[in-house]
Amino acid sequence: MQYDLVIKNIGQLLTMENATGPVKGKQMKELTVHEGKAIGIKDGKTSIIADSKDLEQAEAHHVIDAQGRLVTPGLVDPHTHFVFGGSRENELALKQQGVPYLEILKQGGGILSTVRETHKATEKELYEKALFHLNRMMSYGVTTVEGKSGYGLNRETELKQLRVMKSLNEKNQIDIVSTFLGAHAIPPEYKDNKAAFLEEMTVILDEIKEEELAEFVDIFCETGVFSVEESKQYLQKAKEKGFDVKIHADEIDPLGGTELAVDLGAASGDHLVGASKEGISDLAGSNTVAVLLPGTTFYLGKDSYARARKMIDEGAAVALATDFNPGSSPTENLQLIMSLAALKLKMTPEEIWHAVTVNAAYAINRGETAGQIAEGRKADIVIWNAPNYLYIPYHYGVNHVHTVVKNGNPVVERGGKG
Ligand SMILES: N=CN[C@@H](CCC(=O)O)C(=O)O
Ligand SMILES: [Zn+2]
Repeated sequence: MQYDLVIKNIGQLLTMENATGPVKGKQMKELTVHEGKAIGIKDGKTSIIADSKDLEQAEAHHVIDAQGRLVTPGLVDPHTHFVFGGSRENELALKQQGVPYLEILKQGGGILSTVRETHKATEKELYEKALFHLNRMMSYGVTTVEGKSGYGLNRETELKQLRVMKSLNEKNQIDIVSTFLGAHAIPPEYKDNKAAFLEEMTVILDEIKEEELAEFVDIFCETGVFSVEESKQYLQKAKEKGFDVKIHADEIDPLGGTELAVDLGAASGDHLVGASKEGISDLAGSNTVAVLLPGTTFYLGKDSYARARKMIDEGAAVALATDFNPGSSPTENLQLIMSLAALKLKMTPEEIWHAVTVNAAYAINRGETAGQIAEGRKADIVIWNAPNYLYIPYHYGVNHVHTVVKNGNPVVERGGKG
């Protein structure tokens, strides 16, 4: 066999192989670490994982000598908002003066200021800007990413955002999974008539389905935004129309969105900082993945983080994401989130690796294709400038990527210089 690419002399190799669903509870600690392996890639897929010596003589168009480096699946970022106009650096000063996130929103800033900028931007401008952020994500090792609309809050601009994501997915290497988040905030013209606004968002679901613009429907279930009851009714309608659902739940106030996510059989409940005891035990008894976003808690300047320890100890499946967006989490760096998960969520390195690969993939219905290295799967692989898997959450704030291989092709080549 002539391979297109062989990666040889791998030090530690995490394949995350054999998971057949989200990895839950104590199993998140069980990490198989292979040593001294090589990977042969053909036609974009992993063709063989063997002892390095067995592939020493293999014919290949291209060989990468990993020189003992750590190799893992490409990272999966299962919660981001990467298509938007403008930026919100002015809000940093407001935060320093103690103005809360929801108060900025109430005054017409926050999400609503990004909505104004996103309305103004052309499809081409949004495409170019989003591509810049996607390329940066890839440079940090991300090969699959979820992205949400939600900066339009009307038919035209919501569809514009979703079309930008669809076209980015078709034209670029990174895999994008799209979520419709039309119910992200209440536009000023509907501030006294939320029901009419949700009705307007419900009406466009058919068009979104027909054009295959999104797989998931999401809602911001929060004080001053949408209640648990409103979220329930809206997401039930989305399910009836054939969408899978997700919820921005219990991010700031503990309303009960976590319980709702489980009740609805959502693929994920996201944020969950204020998740109740009942909510956590519901999660543990379900396959709904808890997508935790410690970068957001950090950036909002809060002291209480999501109770990841309790969630995992009780048996839930946890994933981690950047929540990349221009307001509450302006970073594309999932490696930084891994460090915050260690320091603030008290997750172990083994749990963290599950949370950014296999569980992140299941949170966006990509468990069968992303988040693992396995023979026959597409070859999404990262070679790290790191001697072992403990190193990435430990050495924080920098980029440890050596090479990112997407669909069998090296798409990021940073080398060993750091
Ligand atoms: N909380 C709601 N939505 C985003 C923030 C969006 C924004 O501030 O622009 C989040 O997940 O944090
Ligand atoms: Zn979000």
